[in-house]
Amino acid sequence: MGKNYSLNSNDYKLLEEVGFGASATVYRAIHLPSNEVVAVKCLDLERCNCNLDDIRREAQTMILIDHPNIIKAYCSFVVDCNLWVVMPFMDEGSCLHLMKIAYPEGFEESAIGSILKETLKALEYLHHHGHIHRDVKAGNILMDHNGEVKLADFGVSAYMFDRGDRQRSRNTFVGTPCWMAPEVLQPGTGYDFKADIWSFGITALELAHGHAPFSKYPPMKVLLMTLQNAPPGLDYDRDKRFSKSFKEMVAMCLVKDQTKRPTAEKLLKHSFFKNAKPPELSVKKLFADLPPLWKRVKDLQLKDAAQLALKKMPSAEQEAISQSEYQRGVSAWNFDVEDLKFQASLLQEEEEEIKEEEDSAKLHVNQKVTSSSVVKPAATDNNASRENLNDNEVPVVESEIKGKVSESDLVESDNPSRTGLQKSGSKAELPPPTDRDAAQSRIRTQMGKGRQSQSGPLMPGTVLSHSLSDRTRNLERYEIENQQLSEKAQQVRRSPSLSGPLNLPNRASGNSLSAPIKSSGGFKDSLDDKSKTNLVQIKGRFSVTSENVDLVKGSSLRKSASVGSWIIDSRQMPVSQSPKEINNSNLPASILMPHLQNLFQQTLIQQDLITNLLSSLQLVELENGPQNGKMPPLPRGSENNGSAELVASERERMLLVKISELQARMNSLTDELTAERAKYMRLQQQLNAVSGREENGNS
Ligand SMILES: Nc1ncnc2c1ncn2[C@@H]1O[C@H](COP(=O)(O)OP(=O)(O)OP(=O)(O)O)[C@@H](O)[C@H]1O
Repeated sequence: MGKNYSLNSNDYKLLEEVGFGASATVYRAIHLPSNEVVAVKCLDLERCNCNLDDIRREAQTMILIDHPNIIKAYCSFVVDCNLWVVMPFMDEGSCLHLMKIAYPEGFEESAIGSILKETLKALEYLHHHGHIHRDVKAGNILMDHNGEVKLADFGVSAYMFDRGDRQRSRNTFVGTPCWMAPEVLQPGTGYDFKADIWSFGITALELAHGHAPFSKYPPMKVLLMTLQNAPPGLDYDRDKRFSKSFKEMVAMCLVKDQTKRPTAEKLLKHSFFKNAKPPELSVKKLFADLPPLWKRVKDLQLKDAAQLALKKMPSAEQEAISQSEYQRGVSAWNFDVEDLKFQASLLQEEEEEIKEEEDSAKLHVNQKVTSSSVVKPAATDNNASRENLNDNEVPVVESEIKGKVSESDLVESDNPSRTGLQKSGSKAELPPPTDRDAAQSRIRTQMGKGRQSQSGPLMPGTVLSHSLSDRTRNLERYEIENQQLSEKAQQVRRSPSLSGPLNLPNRASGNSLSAPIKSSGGFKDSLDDKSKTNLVQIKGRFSVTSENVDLVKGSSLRKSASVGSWIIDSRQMPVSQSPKEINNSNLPASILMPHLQNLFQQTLIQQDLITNLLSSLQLVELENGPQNGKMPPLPRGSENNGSAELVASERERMLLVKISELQARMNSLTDELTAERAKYMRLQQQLNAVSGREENGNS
């Protein structure tokens, strides 16, 4: 436990919301006894769906972590259904947040170098102590006004993960898809701290471009792309503004074979980091002229809401919300492997039926979105309070920035009713919410009401509701109100469309609280086959047809069983027009040409086929003729001359029959060949005629 930080929620006054994630909301807060500004992360334990004692124990570990580049917890304690984690307040927020507000195209290289170097030092420390962070990303790299950089979101989740036998048995893997290493996406292969190096490489790209690679795709697609595509990287042409050394460093991290990735320790020796500037020189200047963090958070929320309101189409709304999850970098997309398998196995089945169901589910979700957050953003008292809170900005005073409490905060803190110092749960005693204590009352309301369980297949509506923003909280409330309808919708199994938001089966955990170090999913064997078949097969039932497979399927190429060479299946060729039709049509040569070329190609291939068949027939006959024809063996001795003559003539007769059969087959094949040749000649004439006409027309 931190030395001076009490375990009593009444000693903390929650101020503005400064961040939110999958399962937690983070507040700027005052530790009243010391007047120090701190951050309080309120983790919703019901959302986490995990054992309280475990979480408490793991939170204690977070307290033991001691590194200048890692956010340390001062203390943690449980308040009703929430775990409060008290930690230093990083007043410039996360890199992701900063990029969204002021650097949508990413940071300049010198800032990136400093940020990454500090992050890498944190990883080196964690790995050295046997921890894997598992959620390295710009959203978890925090900065303060001095340019200090700290990796956040480690403690609870990571240590839980280390001990996660329970989660292991759940056969799930957790993380934020775009940042997840290929081996993490293939439970059964096992992964280690090198997974963090991959995520670190992705984070480097995120800082360079303002977003992670593949971030525009839905999770299922990201999963497939990570497994199948070449690793992402900095492009030597497109990313001209970045140095060779930066590009090289990223490439070293993003190697699919985890054993070939460098350790954090080794990577720190790379020239890119050797030349990195101290963060106070390159990072500090990033925040110059920016409003305080809580103002930025509010602006961003309003911007998100406005963007959403602009989207009219139901699908677009869903896309946008799903998209914003990525853009916000929310973690803990919790893939239930079994469910993924099941969903994937349904990919090609009942597509029409599924589509109808999707449409109705979308409609349902859309109705909720429209009627709750977008159209009526301040539908409840709670929300009204939040609006008020946001509208009345707390003036920024130097003392707050430096970690001390402003005078106004102290004045308010004298009044326990205004500071929310009552024991939690005494909602009735609270005066009407004021701007300042709105956050606190909101927390208590959340604690009291008991959240809807998030376990089970997650429908888009549930995905929409998991963030803790105003908008999505409203959605969640609507979901509870419409639970019956939602449950009905949740019974509908939906295919994991590769072009839309994935139905995440379980979105329960807060930042990876339920992740195994090695899932027992056991994808590996079948995945190994994927190069052969272009089919991502994950243990039988999980059979995902990739785009590559579609290509192969769609192509008219197939393996010839008889001749052993690739042939074109004419049944799959474009339907060709007859010469007559070609003659009669006034189609231009540009349209006819492909048809004629196809026919030409077909003819050539058929010719080849016939020739091959003929030669292989002749060979076979020569080699196996006597045995296959079951001709009687020639007599050995001269004792049975009479019968020997009989046998010889019989044999001669059979040979003659065989020869005539072969001749007949050869004749028919030759006829076919001649016919094909004639057809080919005709087609060529047609082609010449059409080209001639075309040329005449043009001249
Ligand atoms: N100590 C802090 N000081 C300032 N802001 C913070 C602090 N800790 C977290 N935040 C802000 O709150 C956001 C969410 O916090 P955090 O990532 O810990 O929550 P989470 O539920 O675990 O989220 P995630 O979805 O990333 O797992 C961060 O992205 C950051 O912007």
